[in-house]
Order: sequence, then C-alpha cells, then structure tokens
Amino acid sequence: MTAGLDPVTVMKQEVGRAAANRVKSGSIVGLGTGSTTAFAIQCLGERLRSGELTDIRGVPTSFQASVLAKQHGIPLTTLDEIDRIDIAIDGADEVDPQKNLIKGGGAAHTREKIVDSLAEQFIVVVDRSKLVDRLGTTFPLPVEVLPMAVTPVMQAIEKLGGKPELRMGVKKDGPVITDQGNMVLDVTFGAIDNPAELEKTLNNIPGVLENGLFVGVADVVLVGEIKDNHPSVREA
Ligand SMILES: O=C(CO)[C@H](O)[C@H](O)COP(=O)(O)O
Repeated sequence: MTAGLDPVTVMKQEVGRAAANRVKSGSIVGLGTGSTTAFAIQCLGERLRSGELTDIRGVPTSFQASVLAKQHGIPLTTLDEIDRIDIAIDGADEVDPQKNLIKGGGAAHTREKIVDSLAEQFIVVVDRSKLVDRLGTTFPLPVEVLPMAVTPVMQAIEKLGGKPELRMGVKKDGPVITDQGNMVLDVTFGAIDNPAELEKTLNNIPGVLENGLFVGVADVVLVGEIKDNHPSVREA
C-alpha cells in the first residue's frame, strides 16, 4: 500500500491515476473537481513531463481544477475555442447502479455538468464508499441558487418534500459562494425515487441555476478498492 496515506486516499489515488492513464495524446480533456480528480490531474502532468503523453488541452470545471492544471503544466482551453471534448474525468459523491450521480460536494456541479455532458466519454472516478443502491441515501443533493432567490427557492423545495440547508463556509463566515458568485443549498430528500424527474423539477424553480443530479451522463464508472491490503480499480 502507498506509504503514509490512509486507505480512502489510496483508493482515490489509484482510481484517479487509472482514469488519467486512459487519456490519449491529442485529446481535449474535461478536468473535474475534487480530491479524486486531483490525482488524475497530477498523473496527466506526470505523463506530459515524461513525454508519454503529448498535445493535450484541459477544460477546467472550477477554479480549483484550473489552478491544479497550471501547477502540473497542463495547457488549458475554453469552450469557445474548441469543437469537442474527447474525455472528461470527474469525481462524484454518490453513484447508483444505473451510473446516475449526485455531484456538487465541492460546489462545482454547474460547470461540471456542462463539461462532463459535452464529453465524448465521461469517466467517473470514485472510491467504493460512493456506491449506493439509491441516490440521496448518504449525501444531500446540492442545488446552486442565485443569492436573491435563496428564500423562495428554499420554500419551493420544502413544498417538494426536501429539507434545504444553506451551505456555510469553512474558515469563512457566511455562506459558501460558488465560482459563479451564487449560493448552494444542500437538500435532504431521502432515497430519490425518480432522479431524472427530480433533476428537471428542481431546475424549473426560478432562481435555481443547476442541481447535482447527473442522470444518464456517465459512460464509465471506475471504482477504487482495497482487497487483501492491495489497491485495485474495477469498472462498476
Ligand atoms: O462534485 C464534486 C465537486 O463539486 C466532486 O467531484 C465530488 O464532491 C467528489 O469529490 P472527491 O473526489 O473529493 O470525493
């Protein structure tokens, strides 16, 4: 096992690297957000430096992804400058057996949904703790909201049976502010019966920018595991 790292971090590292190793030279790569994707970005940088990988460009899904990509020498581009994304690598907070996801633990789900949906192939990278039978059972659903609409959106969500909570900053007083200048509600629904319908219903509330349900977007789910003290990666 990788020395000094806790088991969850080892699983994240293995699965992040496994996804990065699937990227081919010449690709435009969607760069997700979070601690698992960070290992993929690091590995892409290493492959570029060794010369094994050439001529890739990254489309970042957040300020964090952009900073990390620059740090690891990955050239960046924007959606205005490209006509395709070949592959996107991104983490998730929950994954169900149909490869539907809850994302947004890092408040980046709005840009992530744009980039991940555009990719020819979207690879999700998770450790096994993220696998669930039904979405909504271990993680609340993030919903990005325009600041002026927080109160009416909370009321509308309560009418749908959800319990919304304004996400608060850590080492910052007041609410979390997204890369777009908005706020995030973490909504507890319990097990979600129909993720596709809820995704649309929430996005129809005036003031909601995007919610963290990703239905039918993922192509491949890679799962990091530890078996007999050895890290491994499998496809879900
Ligand atoms: O959706 C996300 C950010 O908005 C992340 O991909 C998700 O929260 C998983 O993060 P991590 O890999 O750190 O567990």
